[in-house]
Amino acid sequence: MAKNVEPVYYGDYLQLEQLLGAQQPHSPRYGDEAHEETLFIIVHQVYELWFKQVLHELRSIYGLFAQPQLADESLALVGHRLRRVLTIQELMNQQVQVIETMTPQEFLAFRDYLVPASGFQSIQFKELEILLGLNRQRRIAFDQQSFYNRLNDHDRAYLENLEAQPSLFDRVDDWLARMPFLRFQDFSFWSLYQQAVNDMLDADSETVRNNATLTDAEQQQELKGIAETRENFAALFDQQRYQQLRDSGAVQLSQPAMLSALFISLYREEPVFHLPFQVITSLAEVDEKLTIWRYKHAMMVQRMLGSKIGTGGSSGHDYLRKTTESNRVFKDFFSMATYLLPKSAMPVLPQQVKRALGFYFSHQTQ
Ligand code: HEM
Ligand SMILES: N[C@@H](CC(=O)c1ccccc1NC=O)C(=O)O
Repeated sequence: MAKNVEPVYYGDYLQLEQLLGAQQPHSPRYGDEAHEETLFIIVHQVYELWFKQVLHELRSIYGLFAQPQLADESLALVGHRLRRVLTIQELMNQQVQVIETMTPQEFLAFRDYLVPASGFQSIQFKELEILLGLNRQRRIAFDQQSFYNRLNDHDRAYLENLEAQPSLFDRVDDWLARMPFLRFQDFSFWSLYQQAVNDMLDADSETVRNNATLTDAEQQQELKGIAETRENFAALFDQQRYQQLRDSGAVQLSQPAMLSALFISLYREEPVFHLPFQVITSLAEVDEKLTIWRYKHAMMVQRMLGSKIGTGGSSGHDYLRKTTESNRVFKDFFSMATYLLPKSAMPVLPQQVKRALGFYFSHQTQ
């Protein structure tokens, strides 16, 4: 590493004059300064800084996934950076508490001066959603109509361009879909596995039928749910039926990607799956933490505004509550758990498959 040639001064390096000069409350323009407006501005600015760092990490992860082959070292780096993202997300989720030290009435002292600005116009937040894989079709009806209306031309063009690119979700799907182990020769794994899952569902149905505490209607309801699970499971192995599930929005991953993710989760203890399993788990966690943020923000908004409409023109809390449920990107990594089985019920892997999944040195002596 080269030595620096010029002495560096702390405040210059961090551009503090700019950074600390950027908190300008609007309330003094209209009357007395609202004391809490500084807190409001700083909390938002801190969020935007963390969004910037998270985007920096996710863009690099995106770049690594874009390689035609993802080497183990790159995958380890993906895992490392995803953990950093998760740590920042944890902080962002806790930070909701800071804004909650402001009472609803303290907020009302300057709220009217903000119209029509709102978090809708946080381009970095929208970029984060789009980069992860939330495209317009996946958004709720209110957003599909007016997502872009609220933005200036420059921001709209920027986000529209981003939406036209493959997302991290697409890249992860490609990576999973091209994994080689779905094509092991002479290995009837999938039919053995289907049998094992169907046995589990039979046992579940039996449990429901024998449960005397359930009313007839409840029993029918639960049996219907199990039948649906059976259908969805069967569709994993049938291209046409799987496509229907995908078209209906019930699943988002492609069929080969879904099967790979399942296989990795089922046999995560095999050495070659350690890193892929970690990455899948971390991506699921990114989704989970973002959902928790949405939920905390929505709860905070309910506390601040009750059922008032938002400055950005949405129904406020009600809109935010809906996005919490529906704006999920890696939900398939969660629903996959439906088809997981205890290790004892899993088909035993044939020796040559196991060997293909192990580290070279672990069977070198054989
Ligand atoms: C007093 C505190 C806050 C209130 C009352 C509030 C309220 C709202 C409301 C009502 C919306 C829906 C848009 C609208 O119609 O106005 C919204 C959206 C949003 N807010 Fe906040 N917010 C607050 C603080 C924050 C903070 C600290 C952030 C951090 C960056 C933030 C980020 C966002 C984002 C990203 C959205 C868009 C969400 C989406 O479209 O799914 N908000 N907020
Ligand atoms: N949408 C909020 C206002 C608000 O929170 C806000 C306003 C301007 C800039 C950022 C904001 N934060 C998040 O929505 C409201 O309806 O009160």
